Amino acid sequence: MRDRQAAVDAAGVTVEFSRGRRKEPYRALDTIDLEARHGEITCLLGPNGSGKTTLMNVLTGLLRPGSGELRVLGLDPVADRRELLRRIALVPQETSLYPELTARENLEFHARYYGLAAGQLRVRVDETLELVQLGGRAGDRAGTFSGGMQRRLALGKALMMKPELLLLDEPTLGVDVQSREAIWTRIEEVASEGRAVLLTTNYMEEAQRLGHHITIIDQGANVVRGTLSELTAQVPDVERVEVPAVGLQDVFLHFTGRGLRN
Ligand SMILES: Nc1ncnc2c1ncn2[C@@H]1O[C@H](COP(=O)(O)OP(=O)(O)OP(=O)(O)O)[C@@H](O)[C@H]1O
Repeated sequence: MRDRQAAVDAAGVTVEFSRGRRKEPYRALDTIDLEARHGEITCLLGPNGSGKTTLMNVLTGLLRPGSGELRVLGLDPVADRRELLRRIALVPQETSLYPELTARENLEFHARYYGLAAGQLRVRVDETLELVQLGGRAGDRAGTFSGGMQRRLALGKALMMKPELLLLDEPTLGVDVQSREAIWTRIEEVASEGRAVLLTTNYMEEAQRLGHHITIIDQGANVVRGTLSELTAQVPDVERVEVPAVGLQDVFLHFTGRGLRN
């Protein structure tokens, strides 16, 4: 039975892109089912081009599905988009920071845009800078930041307004292990506060570490859904890839430490 309280409740969602008058439209999503619950992290996995970003665009009301049922926080993402965008936050693959503004100015601009009262603004921005471990670089321009710092600032921007649903499109793409650990910890905190997180990733260890629920799609269609143990139970022993008890990540962190780099 589907969970009526789920933050994301999608059933049979289909999206087609037109390819001109002479060609059949391209079906990027084909009757997709997806659920993301409050207090949990749901990981959406799929090979390149499987439709993950298209699905994110549907959830934020940027794309209207051709068919299917969809509720995000109980709302219709297209019809109720204004309200939805006040209650969710999306961190896209390309971080949407202003490179000429400092880290602090980026957050202040965002907070003002979302109507945070002036009295709360300073405190909230300071808290957020500390949360993503950028307090010491608050006055530096975002354009001078490394990839990992930019990702942390983009995450901070999303977390600052305390969204009920956090959507992350490949949150740790190209960042070092230290920043990745910091980002993972923040994401886990969001879920432990009872909010919902839905993230796409191509990193299996990310889904393995974070995902309470995992949904795998391929060529726009559902392949399998469940908890990690439900999914691994479906793979025969002979197909299992052996993983050493101490992994390379442990070696890397042992020798380079957990301290964040610039
Ligand atoms: N606006 C568009 N017009 C036509 N086709 C599109 C459009 N947007 C996406 N597609 C196609 O839909 C399919 C799904 O693309 P999408 O970007 O959602 O995949 P993805 O799973 O996010 O891939 P990646 O892992 O590479 O980010 C691809 O074949 C893509 O070329």
